[in-house]
Amino acid sequence: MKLSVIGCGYLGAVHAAAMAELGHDVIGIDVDPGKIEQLRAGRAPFFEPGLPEVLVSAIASGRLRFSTDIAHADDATVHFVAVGTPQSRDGNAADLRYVDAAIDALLPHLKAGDLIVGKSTVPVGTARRLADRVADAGSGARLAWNPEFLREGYAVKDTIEPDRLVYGVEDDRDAAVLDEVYASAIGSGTPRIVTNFPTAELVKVAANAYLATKISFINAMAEIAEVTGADVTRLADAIGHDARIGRRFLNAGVGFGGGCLPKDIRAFVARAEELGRGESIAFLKEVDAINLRRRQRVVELAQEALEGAVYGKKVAVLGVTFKPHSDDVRDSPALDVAVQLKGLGADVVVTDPEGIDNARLRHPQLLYSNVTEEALRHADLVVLVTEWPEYLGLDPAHVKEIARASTIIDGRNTLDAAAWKAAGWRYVGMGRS
Ligand SMILES: NC(=O)c1ccc[n+]([C@@H]2O[C@H](COP(=O)([O-])OP(=O)(O)OC[C@H]3O[C@@H](n4cnc5c(N)ncnc54)[C@H](O)[C@@H]3O)[C@@H](O)[C@H]2O)c1
Ligand SMILES: O=c1ccn([C@@H]2O[C@H](COP(=O)(O)OP(=O)(O)O[C@H]3O[C@H](CO)[C@@H](O)[C@H](O)[C@H]3O)[C@@H](O)[C@H]2O)c(=O)[nH]1
Repeated sequence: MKLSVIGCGYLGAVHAAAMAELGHDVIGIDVDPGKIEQLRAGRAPFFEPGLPEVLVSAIASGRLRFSTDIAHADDATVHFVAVGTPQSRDGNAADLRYVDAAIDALLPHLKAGDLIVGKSTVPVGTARRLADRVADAGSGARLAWNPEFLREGYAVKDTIEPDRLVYGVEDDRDAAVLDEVYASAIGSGTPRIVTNFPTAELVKVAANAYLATKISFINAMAEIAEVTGADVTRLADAIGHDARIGRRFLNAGVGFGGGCLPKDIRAFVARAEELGRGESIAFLKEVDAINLRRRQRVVELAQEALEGAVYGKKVAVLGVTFKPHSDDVRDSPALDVAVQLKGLGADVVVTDPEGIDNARLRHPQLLYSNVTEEALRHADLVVLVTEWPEYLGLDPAHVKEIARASTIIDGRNTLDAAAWKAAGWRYVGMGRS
C-alpha cells in the first residue's frame, strides 16, 4: 500500500520506517527540514534502539522516502497524522494547532477513497470535528482514529508487534483498509478493537491515565513507607504477586515523566472539565500532584544528606532522560531534580549515556559530562535519577574511592542496597527501609 506519514517525530519516524519494513511504500513528511535531512540520510534524529537499522534497510529497499513537501503525499491513499499535541503554553489542555495545520495542509492533496488516520493523542471529540472538516472539503476522503501505544526505547518492536490495535471508524471499509495496513500484526494474532471515534480517542488517554495512576499509587505507598519504616519495594513485590494487580509499573521512585504521561493526564482533566465531568477524573490531579512531590522528595533527601549546606557542594546526578534507553528529556524528573539542586547553589554535574545534548539545549546552566567517572570524581553527593544499566553496574567500592560522598540517593530504587551499604555507603532509597 502507499502510505504517507505526516509528522516524523518520535512516533512518526518510527511508524514510517516500520511500515516500510513491513512492505508498504511510505513517504514521511515533516515541516522540520533538519529532521528530514537526517532521516533521508538514514540517521534517526533521536535515540531509539533498532531504529537506525530499520531506517537504513527501508531506505535502501526504495520503500521509504522523506520530504518537507506535503504535495508528495499525493500518491498515497492512507495518510497517517502523527504530529505533536503538546501541553498548551497557557494551561493544561492539549495544543491542537499542529494537528489542525497538518489536516489543512493535507486537504488539497486528498482523493476520493483516501483515508486519513489520526495517530496523535487527542482530546475526545477531536476526530469528529476533523472528520466533519474533511467531509466539508468534498474530496471524498474519510477519517479514522488509530491511537498508538508504543513505548520509547521499544518503539520499533511495539510498532511491528503491537499488543493491540484500536480502530475508531465510521465506515466498515475503513477498518478493512487498516487491516490491510496492519496485515502482518493481524496475521500474528494481534487483537483488534473496532469502535467509534470517542472510544478510540478515550482508550488512548485512559491507558496512559491508568499507567500514571498505578505509578502514583505506589509512590503514595512510598510516602507512607517513609514514615513507618516499611519498604515499598517489598510491598510492591507482595501486592504484585496478586495477578489482579501485577508487578509491572509498580516501581516507586522519582516518578513519571516524558512526552506522554504527564501532558496526557493534564489534557484529559482539562477536556473532562470542558465536558462538565471534571469530577469524574479529578483524582488524576492528585496523581499528578503525588508524582511532582516525588521530585521534591529527592531534592529534600539531597538537602538532608548535605546537612542543609548545599551551596558549592558537588552533586553528581546520574541520568537525565525521563527513563533509560531514550534520549528524551521532555518533562524529565531527573532533569527537574538537577535544575532544582542547581537552583539551591549546588555544583551539579549531570551525566547520561544519551540525554546530554537534549538536556543542555534546555538547561545550559548545568554542567554536563559524558564520562560517569568524571561526574563522580570528588562528588559530595551521588544522586541516581534514571536507571540506565551502566549505573546499576557501578562498583560501589570504586565509586567510594573516587567520590568524596558518603551518601548515595537511589531515586529509582534500582541499586543493590546491600552491596552499596557493604561498601560503606549510606544508601537512601525512595520509601525503602
Ligand atoms: N513519543 C511517543 O512515544 C508517543 C507514543 C504514542 C503516542 N504519541 C503521540 O504522538 C504524537 C506525536 O508525538 P511525538 O513524541 O512523536 O512528538 P514530536 O514532537 O517528537 O514530533 C512531532 C513532529 O511533528 C512535526 N510537525 C508539526 N507540525 C507539522 C505539520 N503541520 N506537518 C508536518 N509535520 C509537522 C514536528 O516538526 C515534529 O517533528 C503526540 O500526540 C503524542 O502524544 C507519542
Ligand atoms: O513502575 C514504573 C514504570 C514507569 N515509571 C516512569 O514512567 C514514565 C513513563 O514510562 P513509559 O510508560 O515506559 O514511557 P513512555 O515511552 O512515555 O510510554 C508511555 O506513553 C506513551 C505515549 O503515549 C504510550 O504510547 C505508552 O504506552 C506509555 O507506556 C517514565 O518516566 C518511567 O521512568 C515509573 O516511575 N515507575
